[in-house]
Amino acid sequence: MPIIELSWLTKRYDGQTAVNGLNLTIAKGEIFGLLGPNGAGKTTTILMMLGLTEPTSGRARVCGLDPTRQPLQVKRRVGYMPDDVGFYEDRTALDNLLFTARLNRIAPTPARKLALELLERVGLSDALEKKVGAFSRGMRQRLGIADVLIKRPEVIILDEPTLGIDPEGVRELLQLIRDLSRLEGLTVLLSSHHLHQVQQICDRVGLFVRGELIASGDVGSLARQLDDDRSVTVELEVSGWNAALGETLAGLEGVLAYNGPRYELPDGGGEAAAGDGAAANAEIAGYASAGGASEAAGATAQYGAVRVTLRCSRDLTTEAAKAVIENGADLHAVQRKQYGLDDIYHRYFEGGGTVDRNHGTT
Ligand SMILES: Nc1ncnc2c1ncn2[C@@H]1O[C@H](COP(=O)(O)OP(=O)(O)OP(=O)(O)O)[C@@H](O)[C@H]1O
Repeated sequence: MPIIELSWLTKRYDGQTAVNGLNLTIAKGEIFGLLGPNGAGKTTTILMMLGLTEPTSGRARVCGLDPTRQPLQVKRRVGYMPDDVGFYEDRTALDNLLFTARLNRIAPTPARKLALELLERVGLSDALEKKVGAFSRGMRQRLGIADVLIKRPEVIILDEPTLGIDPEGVRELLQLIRDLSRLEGLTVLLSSHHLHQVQQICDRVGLFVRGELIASGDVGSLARQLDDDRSVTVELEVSGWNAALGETLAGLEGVLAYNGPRYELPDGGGEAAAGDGAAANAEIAGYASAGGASEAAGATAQYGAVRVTLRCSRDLTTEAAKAVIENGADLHAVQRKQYGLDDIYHRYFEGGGTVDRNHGTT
């Protein structure tokens, strides 16, 4: 049963479309990442879900409620943490939480118990009597999480929750968010530009561009869409490089493109190039020196090993490894390239406009 359902949700401001025909379903307990460049429509979407701005057309259902007609009920069930949380600076962390509890009509005794529990949960027990004005950015964010949790929401929406926090603080915060989802069934919507963090924590992500959700799914399925020509990229790290190995690898059946050290053809026919010898069907992108300083960025791996990338029509990981070993060279690493959210993001947002919307599993 979905906890959030957006159907053809659209928002226009003075003729400018901020969100255009958004369809999205989020299940209870899911951690969903909203990604996209500035101005893509993420905040507008969140505001419509919270009932803080009315859609021009389309419909939102949050916890079974219509945010436009039942904004107060929605706000009771949904906690929103903006990127810059506002607190009473001259009051303590505990007082701030008790104040939010009062606003949410929680009686003083249970409110105090809950506030103390939450401060413990977010690692601020030692600072509960400290004034928030003296808090670090990381402490404020953790207090922000406690603040949205005090009303026991079903959904929390976090805008850039890890902004300005040190790596250890980020790790703790991400762990906390994951626990809230896994152990307590809380649904989490996360808007962030930190792709690595989003990748670590989100079950699914949605990519927004110019008001449209151009793709959504788990990182694995989005990554598979990058192999839209069904090619597979195999990366190798080899030492003891020699020209014969270059020729063998480029010539493996199924290699569409070779990117590695330049090699000479054995018949003295000059440098390898597309159409030459065994590599007749492969694109060759060679660089001059096999080891030492190389002109090709990233071409030289550690320990004097060289890096070779093969784009293949099928998975040639085993064949490529075998070729290196049979050649007598040393194989340091071989892997089928796994695309990360960075690759996906750059392809979608910087590749510009070549996205097939039907690929999205909204
Ligand atoms: N109140 C408003 N009045 C007019 N235009 C607005 C208003 N709010 C947002 N917009 C416009 O709608 C578009 C989407 O903005 P939105 O804030 O939703 O993007 P965003 O993805 O959240 O960006 P960011 O990552 O910078 O927060 C932008 O072009 C923005 O200028």
